[in-house]
Amino acid sequence: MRKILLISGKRKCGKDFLSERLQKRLGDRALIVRISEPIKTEWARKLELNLNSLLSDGPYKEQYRRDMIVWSDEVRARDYGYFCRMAMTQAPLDLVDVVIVSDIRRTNDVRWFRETYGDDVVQTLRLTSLPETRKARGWNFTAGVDDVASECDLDDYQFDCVLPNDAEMSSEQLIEKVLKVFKLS
Ligand SMILES: Nc1ncnc2c1ncn2[C@@H]1O[C@H](COP(=O)(O)OP(=O)(O)OP(=O)(O)O)[C@@H](O)[C@H]1O
Repeated sequence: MRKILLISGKRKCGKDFLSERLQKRLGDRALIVRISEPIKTEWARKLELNLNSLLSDGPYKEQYRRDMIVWSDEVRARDYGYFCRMAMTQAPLDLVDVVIVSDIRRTNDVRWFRETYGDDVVQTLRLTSLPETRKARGWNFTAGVDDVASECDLDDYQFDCVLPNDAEMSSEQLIEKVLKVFKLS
């Protein structure tokens, strides 16, 4: 593994979209790691314990996303690298040059990657999209989701590169820019 590209951005700014296009472009040389995967897996396991209350109680069900944030924050408070470590441990890192982490949300996520793999390997990209672009992609402001640390912790972080993902730039141009800036091709 030569490089780890950490991708951050608000909901519906296109993190997954860019990660998948980038991975396709790089082919076998790259893989995508999602920190949310071990979070969702563990949460689902937890939910089975509470499945009855989840099924019988409407509000409990609707709180799913918020509850998952609260719970994962509790785990992070004890061990900030917990989910990053799990996600990376499950990935076949030896087989690729580039690891694309598609959902960086915390300063502590970046900290963990830098401490574990070093500043020469880890690079950071912030994607931005206008609120109207995000709305057109299905985003609606949700209290407890859009105004908490999981969404705002990296707002003031100094990324290696910040790129807009709105209609002005085609997805092909965006990919070319990322490949060039991070010297991936
Ligand atoms: N440049 C683009 N051109 C066309 N469609 C795009 C572009 N960027 C994003 N989209 C679309 O917008 C939607 C939201 O993008 P995506 O799921 O990648 O966002 P995200 O940042 O990963 O969101 P979340 O944080 O909620 O998971 C998807 O349907 C995606 O295909």
